[in-house]
Amino acid sequence: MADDRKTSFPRQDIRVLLLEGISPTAVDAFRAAGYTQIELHDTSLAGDALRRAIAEAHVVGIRSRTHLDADVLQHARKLIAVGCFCIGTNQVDLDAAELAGVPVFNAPYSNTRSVAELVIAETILLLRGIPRRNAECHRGGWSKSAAGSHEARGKTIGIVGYGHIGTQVGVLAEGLGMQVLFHDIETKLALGNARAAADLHDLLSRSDVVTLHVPETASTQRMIGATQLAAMKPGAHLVNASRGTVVDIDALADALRSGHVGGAAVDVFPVEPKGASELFESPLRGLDNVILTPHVGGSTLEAQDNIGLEVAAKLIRYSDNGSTLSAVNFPEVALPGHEGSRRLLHIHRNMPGVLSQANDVFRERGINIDGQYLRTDSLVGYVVIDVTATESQASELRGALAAIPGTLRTRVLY
Ligand SMILES: NC(=O)C1=CN([C@@H]2O[C@H](COP(=O)(O)OP(=O)(O)OC[C@H]3O[C@@H](n4cnc5c(N)ncnc54)[C@H](O)[C@@H]3O)[C@@H](O)[C@H]2O)C=CC1
Ligand SMILES: O=C(O)CCC(=O)C(=O)O
Repeated sequence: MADDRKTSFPRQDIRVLLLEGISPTAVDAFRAAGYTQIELHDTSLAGDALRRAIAEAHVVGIRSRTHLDADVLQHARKLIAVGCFCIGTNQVDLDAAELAGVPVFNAPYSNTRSVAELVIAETILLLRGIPRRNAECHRGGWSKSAAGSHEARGKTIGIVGYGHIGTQVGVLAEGLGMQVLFHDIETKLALGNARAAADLHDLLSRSDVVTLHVPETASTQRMIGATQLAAMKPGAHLVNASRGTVVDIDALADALRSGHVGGAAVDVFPVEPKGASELFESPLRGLDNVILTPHVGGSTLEAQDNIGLEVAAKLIRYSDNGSTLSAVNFPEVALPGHEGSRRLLHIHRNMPGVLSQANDVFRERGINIDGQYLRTDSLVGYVVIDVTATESQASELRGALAAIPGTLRTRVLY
């Protein structure tokens, strides 16, 4: 049986699978670039349905709900690239993808502003006690009182994770006259009048609103649990639009019921429904002092349209040109055009001797190399070789490269 991992395709034979309602801007970008085989799904896929669909795809686009673990990637025999049409890439086993020779791309900034705007809106609503008042009015209540209702001006917002989103939140909060404190594991340039807290505990104990903007990593798993919630000022509020695993949700429910945490706005959950047909279960349901949103921090039309364009452009560039610039799991190679040359891609395990064997393939056949580009990381090496060769010579060269021990994938670009 032919090994699909080592086969080349012209553009019109490349199958693009887009899940989770990715913006039509991405579809338009693929079509404009000559890709005609595009399969669209409004929801994510899981289990056997995902394995079946991915087995036939060369390029896959997902958002945050589709999990590409090592087992699913094992079934992706034809896959050449993955696009996460979002910021987070924790839903993909990045090492497994790299070892399958598959670069993963994302959109690191396109929904940053959307998340920051939602967080600021929620900060104001929480400080005013609006979630509870809204719930009471829906039940026919009319509790017209200033009790527990505060202006944002002069209050302190504590930002955990002072990266792209965290800094945007800080800038917008200062515009409201808030004091900005932040905590990050890296040393960060403070924007405006923002100040670094001494540590997480210091931030928690001084903030009226704590907002989380860390990625999902081993160090952020349940970083806000019962101890950290107890360290917050009595009546302070918590916003989580980062990842559900960052907060111990049962401990948060307890702290909200006791009133120690005054209110919360939560957009992300340890377990999220795969789609609209699945019931949303959470210990936070039914609590009047909580704003619940279905992971829509980055879901504005502006953000989604921009993400569609950005990630599709990265996938198309890799597919057409081989450039891995800004891939999140792969050696980055920025490549010029290859007009007049045939471009061969060779992705291999990073081990001694592979490059010299690759060069032998050309030397033994008397084929001159027009250009060569190489980058490695601890797991893989990515070498791109431009040659003057006929189509059949290129195909034969690719076969010889594919036979080198340690080869993960090879491709000829058209
Ligand atoms: N709710 C939603 O729809 C969205 C959620 N997100 C989530 O927001 C996260 C943050 O996004 P960006 O700001 O763009 O990421 P970023 O990478 O620019 O910033 C993350 C910051 O967190 C810091 N950090 C990492 N581990 C930490 C720890 N243990 N303690 C303190 N700081 C730590 C990093 O040093 C970095 O400065 C994403 O990883 C994603 O999970 C992103 C977009 C939309
Ligand atoms: O829009 C999505 O599906 C996910 C947004 C998000 O969480 C991200 O960009 O990391």
